[in-house]
Amino acid sequence: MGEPYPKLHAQNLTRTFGRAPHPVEALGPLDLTVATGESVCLVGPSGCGKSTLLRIAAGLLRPSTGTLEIRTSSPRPAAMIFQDYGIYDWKTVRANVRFGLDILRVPRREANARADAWLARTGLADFAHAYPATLSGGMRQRVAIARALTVEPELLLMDELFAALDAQLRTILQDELLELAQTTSTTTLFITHSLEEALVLGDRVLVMSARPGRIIAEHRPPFPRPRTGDIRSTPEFTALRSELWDLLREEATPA
Ligand SMILES: Nc1ncnc2c1ncn2[C@@H]1O[C@H](COP(=O)(O)OP(=O)(O)OP(=O)(O)O)[C@@H](O)[C@H]1O
Repeated sequence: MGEPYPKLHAQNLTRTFGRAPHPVEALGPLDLTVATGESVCLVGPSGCGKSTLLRIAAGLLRPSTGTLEIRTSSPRPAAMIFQDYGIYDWKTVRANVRFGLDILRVPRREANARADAWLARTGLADFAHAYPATLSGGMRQRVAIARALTVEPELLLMDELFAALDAQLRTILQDELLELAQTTSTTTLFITHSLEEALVLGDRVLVMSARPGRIIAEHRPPFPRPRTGDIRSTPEFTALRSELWDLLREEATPA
């Protein structure tokens, strides 16, 4: 059953960088509500303010005007995964994946078991004792993914999570994430450039305008939950993907 309040609520949010005479209006005004358990995807042309919105949600950046509120009930934390991974080169892969659990003071034996389970799911089991410097870019990204998912966060904020992965692994991890989000009712707000990813994972897909990013369209992919990745091969999926492409193409093309 849903909780009586939204997990994330943004109202009249704007963000401007720099000052007059050359301010960059990056975002908004934007209103956004993400309900508990919901998975919301943001798509939009490059530079429209998607990462800015996620950074505000993660508390890394202040809005210029408006508010953004997040409600979580600890001990499950909010977790954020960025494009640029943020993993520690001086820790082993396993210690990196266990990191969030160590902060939560999860007992070592349980923390190792949970970390190992996600290392296996992300195909990194053989590298548990390696150091990140010895891994490829895609593998480093998987370490970051495993680290965020191991804490089973209440709210997952993801910025282009699967961008650097090959198509096959991307599909596998999308399906894993879909299952995880459905079985643990993780609330998710994510950015992607892949419309396929948006349609597989999103309960709602929000299309943003060119900068300053506002929400100009909302789609609810008509695929009931629990969903599996098989929806990728349905005619509805293909039709919705091309509809969204048309919208994005319009926004990305200068007037
Ligand atoms: N710290 C900053 N200082 C100045 N301008 C910034 C800063 N951060 C972002 N911007 C500008 O704000 C706008 C929005 O940037 P943002 O990274 O949020 O876009 P995005 O939609 O995530 O882009 P992409 O899809 O290409 O990653 C861009 O024009 C960017 O140049």
